[in-house]
Amino acid sequence: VPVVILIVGPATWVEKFPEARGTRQSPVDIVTSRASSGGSAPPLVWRYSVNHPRSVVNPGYCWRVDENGYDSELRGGPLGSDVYKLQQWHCHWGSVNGEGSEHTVDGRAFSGELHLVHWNTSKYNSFTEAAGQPDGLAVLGVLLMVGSKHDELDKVVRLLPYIQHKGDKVTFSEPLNPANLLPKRIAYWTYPGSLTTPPCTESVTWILFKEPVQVSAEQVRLNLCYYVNGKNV
Ligand SMILES: NS(=O)(=O)c1ccc2o/c(=N\O)[nH]c2c1
Ligand SMILES: [Zn+2]
Repeated sequence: VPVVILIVGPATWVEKFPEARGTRQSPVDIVTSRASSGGSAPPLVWRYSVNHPRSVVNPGYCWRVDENGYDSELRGGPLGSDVYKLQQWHCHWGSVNGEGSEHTVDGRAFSGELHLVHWNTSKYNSFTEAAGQPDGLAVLGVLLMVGSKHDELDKVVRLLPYIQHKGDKVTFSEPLNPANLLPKRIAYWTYPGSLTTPPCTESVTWILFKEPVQVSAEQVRLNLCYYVNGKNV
C-alpha cells in the first residue's frame, strides 16, 4: 500500500507562500556572541491606552488580543522617525513546558513567547497595507519562563476557557496596560525579519527583549490545555 506522507508545516509553507523562501525569515536563533552592541540608537519609547474594550480571539494557532484601533504609540530605537501603533498581541506556546518560544537564545528555547504587533502609521494607512512593506511592522517579542504568576497576563489567561474553538471571541473591558507585559529591564536585540507564520511576509522589524518575563506553571498549563503547538485540542 503506497504510504502517503502529508507534510503540513514550515517545510510546505514555501509552496503557498513564496516569501517563506526569503532572505530575512523569522524566527531566528539569537547568537548573543555575534550581536553587536546597540551603538547610539535612541531609546525605545511606548505609550498604550489602558481603558478600552479588547477582544480575545482564538485564531486557531494561539490566542490573540485585538486592540480594536484604540490609540497607542511605539517609536525610537531601531524605528527611525516613524511612529508605530499596536494592532494586536498574541502568544506562542509549545506542546510541553520548556519549549514553545519561536526565537531561541544561544539555542535555548523558552516556555512561550508574547508578540506585540505594531504597524507604521507614519507611512501607511492600514495594518494590512503596512504588513506588506519592509518597514511596515514592528513586533516586540517577550520571552516567557515559568516562575511567579503574571497578573496582567492573567486577565487574558482566565478567559481562555471561553474561546476553546477556532473563531471563538470574547470581549472584555477590564483595564489592561500592555506595557505591564514587558520586562522591567528593556535591553533588546533587534533585526529585520518576517512574520513567523504564513504569509511569512518580510515586513517586521523584530525587537526581542533580553530579559524573560515570568508566568506561573498553572498559566502555562492553561495555555497548553487549549493550544497544543499550533492546533487546538
Ligand atoms: N507571529 S508574528 O510574526 O508576530 C505575526 C504577526 C501578525 C501576523 O498576521 C499573520 N497573518 O495574517 N501572521 C502573523 C504573524
Ligand atoms: Zn507571533
